[in-house]
Amino acid sequence: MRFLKSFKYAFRGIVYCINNERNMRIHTAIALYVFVFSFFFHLTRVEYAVLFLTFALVFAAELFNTVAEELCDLNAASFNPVVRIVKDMASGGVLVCAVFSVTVGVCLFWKPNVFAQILWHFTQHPILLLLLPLFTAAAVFYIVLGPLGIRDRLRRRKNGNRERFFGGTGK
Ligand SMILES: Nc1ncnc2c1ncn2[C@@H]1O[C@H](COP(=O)(O)OP(=O)(O)OP(=O)(O)O)[C@@H](O)[C@H]1O
Repeated sequence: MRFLKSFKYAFRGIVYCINNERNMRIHTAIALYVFVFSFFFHLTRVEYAVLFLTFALVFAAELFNTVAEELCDLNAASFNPVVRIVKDMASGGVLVCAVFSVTVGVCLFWKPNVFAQILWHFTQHPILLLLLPLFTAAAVFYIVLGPLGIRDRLRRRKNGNRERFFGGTGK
């Protein structure tokens, strides 16, 4: 039971980071796109292992960066040189992982013939041409507003519609 609870707490930490850190949402959205498009590249098991390891590294770096930021903000409302260097190093850690993940991406996916195949695939399946901008718009909303921001907007819109319909007395 304790074991299952530790999963719950860990999951809560990940959700908090996604809800509060735009960079984490950027990482997760990019990872989803990369994963979906990776099917065009027929990667080997080892290449997929490298890809997942890279995702894990970037997500973990962002989580630890958020830990550092939260701890620093707990104790330093005003300027503090130690807080400054701790925060700088934590975000430096994320930058290192992000830069090297781009390098990994180039190594795995720099195959111009596959790019041409993807383009061809999209022209052959117009539904994909429709879905791509829809998913991209959803990804932009997810990144900019976050899950909580989207939920609040939907709630506000729902309440607004109810008020319009019931003349402002609906509960
Ligand atoms: N209390 C502080 N004292 C000194 N410097 C600070 C303090 N808070 C922030 N800084 C400096 O400002 C930079 C930005 O800090 P901030 O807390 O805004 O993080 P951030 O870069 O916005 O992180 P993220 O975008 O990941 O949330 C830090 O890297 C640090 O150099």
